[in-house]
Order: sequence, then C-alpha cells, then structure tokens
Amino acid sequence: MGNSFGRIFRISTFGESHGLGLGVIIEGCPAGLPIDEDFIREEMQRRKPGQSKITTQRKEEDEFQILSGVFEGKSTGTPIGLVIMNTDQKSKDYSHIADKFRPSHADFTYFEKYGIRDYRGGGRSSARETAARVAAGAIAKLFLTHYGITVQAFVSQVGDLKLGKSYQELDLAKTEDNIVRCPDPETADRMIELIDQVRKDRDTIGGIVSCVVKGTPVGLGEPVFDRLHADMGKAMLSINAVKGFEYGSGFEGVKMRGSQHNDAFYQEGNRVRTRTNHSGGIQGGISNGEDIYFNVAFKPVATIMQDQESVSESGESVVVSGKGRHDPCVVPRAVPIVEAMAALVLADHLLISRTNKL
Ligand SMILES: Cc1cc2nc3c(=O)[nH]c(=O)nc-3n(C[C@H](O)[C@H](O)[C@H](O)COP(=O)(O)O)c2cc1C
Ligand SMILES: C=C(O[C@@H]1CC(C(=O)O)=C[C@@H](OP(=O)(O)O)[C@H]1O)C(=O)O
Repeated sequence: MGNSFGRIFRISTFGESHGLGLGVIIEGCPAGLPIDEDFIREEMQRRKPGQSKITTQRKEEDEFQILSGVFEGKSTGTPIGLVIMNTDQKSKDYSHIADKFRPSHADFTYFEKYGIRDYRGGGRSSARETAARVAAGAIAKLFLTHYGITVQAFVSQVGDLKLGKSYQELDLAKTEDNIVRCPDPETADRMIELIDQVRKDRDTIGGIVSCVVKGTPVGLGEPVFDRLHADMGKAMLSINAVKGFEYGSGFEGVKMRGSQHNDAFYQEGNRVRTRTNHSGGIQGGISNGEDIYFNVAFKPVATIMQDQESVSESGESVVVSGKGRHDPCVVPRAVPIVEAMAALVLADHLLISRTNKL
C-alpha cells in the first residue's frame, strides 16, 4: 500500500534517502518503446540535488542502472527495474535529532504510525524518493511522444514574487535557461535573489510550479471517480511538500459568472474547439483536446537552520535546529517532478482509454 501509483502504466518505488539506494519498478509499459537512456539521464539531472547555489548542497550524480525490461534499447513488455545508488549521505547531520521530531517534517507521524523510523535524512519521507519517479516519468514521456503529447512545467511564483503572465504570454523554451526555472529572465533573477536571501537567513520559502500539457486527444479520463483532473490532483498532492492543486480557472474561477466562465464551442476544420479555456482542457473529468494546465503549491520546507520548539520520542520538551544540506526552496527542483507525475497520469490514461471504444 502507498508505494505504488497508476493502474496499467504502474510504478512502485523503493528506497530511503540515506540507505544504499532507491529505485522503481515500472509495469505495463508497452513493448517496443525505444528507451533513450540519455533522455532519462537529462531528466534526472534537472532534479538532482547539488545542482546550484539555491538548492540543497548534497552532491548526488543520480547515475542509474536499468536492471530489466529493456532489450536492445527497447522495452520488452516485462517489468522495467531501475536503481539509483546513494553516494553522499552524511548521516551524522541527523544524529542530534535521532529521537527528536523536526516541526512539520514527517518525523512525528512516521514514528507514531510505525513505532520505528529511519531518522537519517528523513528516510522514506525524504524527497530523494522523487528521483525514482523522475526516472519513471521520463519513460512515460517517451511513450507520450508517440502521441504528440508534451508536458512542460515552470516556476511561476516564489514566496509572494509572482511571474504575473499567463503561459501563452511566455516563451517556455527559456525555462531551462536559469537555475530557478522561470521562463521570464527578469523575474527569474529576482526569484534567485530572494531564495538566496532566505538561505542566508537560515530559513525556507515556498512557491508555485505551473504545468501545461499540449496535444492531449479528446477522451482521456474516466467517469466518475477516476476523472483526469482527480488523478492529476492525486499525483501532484503525492509529491513531498505540496499544499495545493488547481486546474483551469482554479480558485480564481469562483469570482466569475457562468456567462464569463463558460468556454464557447466552435468548429475548426474537423475539430470542436473552445474559444476560452477556463475548463483547463478537462470537462466532466475527460480531456476535451484543449491545453491542460494546472498549478501546484509547495510549502516552505520544514528543515530550517534555526532553533524551534519540539518534543522528543519520549515526550520531553526539546529545541531542534536543522543541520546539513537542505533546499531553501524546492520549486526549481520540483519542475521535473511535476512533469514526471503528469506524464505518468497521462500514459496511464492513454492505456486505460484504449479499451473505451471499438
Ligand atoms: C524537491 C524537493 C526537495 C525537498 N527538500 C527538502 C529539504 O531539503 N529539507 C526538508 O526539510 N524538506 C524537503 N522537502 C520536503 C519534505 O520532503 C517534506 O516536507 C516531508 O516529506 C514532509 O511531507 P509534507 O511536507 O508533504 O507533509 C523537499 C521536497 C521536494 C519536493
Ligand atoms: C537528497 C535529496 O534531497 C533531500 C530532500 C530532503 C527531504 O527532507 O525531503 C532532505 C535533504 O536530504 P538529506 O537527507 O541528505 O539531508 C535533501 O538534500 C534529493 O532530492 O535527492
């Protein structure tokens, strides 16, 4: 329970932040898909720790090995096993809180639930686990390219510093040009400065990752519980430190009247299109062929380098302060994670919907 995701294109991840390593088993990937290992590597480089001054300084190359399910560069239809070894754990940074709970991390809840916890680097609760998701998401993206579907995320807000432009007004190709992954160079500079200041203040800050999916056919998503946006929401809310998900007009939509919000239909050649897209490309839980777009809110993460009130496993009052290498803001590294989870949802729904119509 809890370590697997998806129905047909299905992943199970394993491993802890300071154990020997981590990995993923992918089941249901159709046979014959060319598995481009360089592409998987590039995606993992976008997520890896230690990539810039505004991320955790833990140095992991996130080299991976494919153990099974691929022959002569193509998927064979059998489970794909992929492992990533940990190389830079520094578990001593956690000795002082081995029996203490960091406020707002998962230390308390894991300990209460299981009666035992791997305190080193947060163990299984660490976002290091998302390395395995990004590897699997890269394979899902390779599958999506066969359908002409692209998934692109970018940072649209850090703290209260907002990009303030819609994705249509941006050149998303510029997202990877800077270390914060914001496609607007001036806003990117200000975001980098803000995160750097927060880091110097020994604090953390939250932000928003926005994502756009283009090229989705009409018809992905299942009535009634497995609506496409419900599965997308679950995927995003399963990412560490996520506090919110909204798609289409989202929370802003409540301020509109139906007469403003409705997306009028028109015929374009052999396609039914909509004039506006407040629906976010999904109606009744089913994709309508327009762009799917959504926002994911990340909290300022828990481990701060400041004294904080807490309790120990035995219930004593204690003061804890973070040590070691931590992200002052996770959104730059969350961009490829959001894309990976979105790609996994879409790959799964493409396979599910193959059985819908004769
Ligand atoms: C890319 C990424 C990096 C993260 N890095 C850290 C970190 O360095 N320190 C930390 O305390 N939390 C970090 N987190 C968040 C924790 O993993 C998360 O807050 C923790 O598992 C508790 O879960 P919750 O916040 O979802 O309740 C990171 C999250 C992501 C997505
Ligand atoms: C190692 C990664 O990020 C880690 C995510 C994380 C957390 O609590 O989520 C805490 C830190 O790890 P450590 O246990 O070494 O202090 C981050 O460095 C990674 O993303 O690969």
